[in-house]
Amino acid sequence: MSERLPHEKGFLVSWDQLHRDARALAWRLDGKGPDNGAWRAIVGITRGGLVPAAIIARELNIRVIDTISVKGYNHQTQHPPVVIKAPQADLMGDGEGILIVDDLVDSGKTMELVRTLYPKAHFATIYAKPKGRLQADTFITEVSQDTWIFFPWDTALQYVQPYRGVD
Ligand SMILES: O=P(O)(O)OC[C@H]1O[C@H](OP(=O)(O)OP(=O)(O)O)[C@H](O)[C@@H]1O
Ligand code: HPA
Ligand SMILES: [Mg+2]
Repeated sequence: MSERLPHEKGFLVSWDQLHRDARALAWRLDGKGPDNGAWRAIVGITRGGLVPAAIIARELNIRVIDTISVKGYNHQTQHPPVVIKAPQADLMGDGEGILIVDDLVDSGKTMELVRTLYPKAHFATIYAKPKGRLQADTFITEVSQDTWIFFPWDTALQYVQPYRGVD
C-alpha cells in the first residue's frame, strides 16, 4: 500500500549546508567506534546516504566502504521499503563496529528494516523527522514531520521573479 504525504513546507539544503552538516555528523561520531574508537567500515544506505557516507569516510579516515540499497519512495509517495542490494555478508556480521549512514530518517521504516538485518550497527543520519528520530543513534538536525527536505542532488539553481513582479 502506498501513502501520499502532505508536506506543507519545503527545506532546501545547499551543497555547502550539506557538507557542513555531514562534517558535523562525522565529528560527533569520531572516536565512538568499538575498536579503540575506530569503526570497522562505513555503509551508505543508497542512494541518499552515498554523499554523506563519502564525506564522513573522508573525515574519519575510513577506507572500507559498502552500500545497502533500499527503495521506499517514488518521489514523495511512500511504499514499504525493500532491499535491492545487500552489502558484503562477511564484512557485516551482525553490524558490530559498522557505521550505517543515511541522509535522513523520516517515518523510520528504512532504518527499521536495515536494523533488523544488522542489529549491532550504529545508525547515523544528518536530518531526522520526529516519527523516525528514535531509529537514529546519532543525527544532527531535526525538521518537522510536514517538511519535505530537498537535497542538492535533486535541485538546481534557477532564476525567480522578484516578489513584486516585473514591469
Ligand atoms: O524513514 P523513511 O520514511 O523510511 O525515509 C527515509 C528514506 O527515504 C529516502 O530514500 P528513498 O527510499 O527515497 O531512496 P533514495 O535514497 O534512493 O532517494 C531517504 O534517502 C531515506 O533513505
Ligand atoms: O523529506 C524528504 N526528502 C527527501 N527524501 C525523502 N525521503 C523521505 N522523506 C524525504
Ligand atoms: Mg534513501
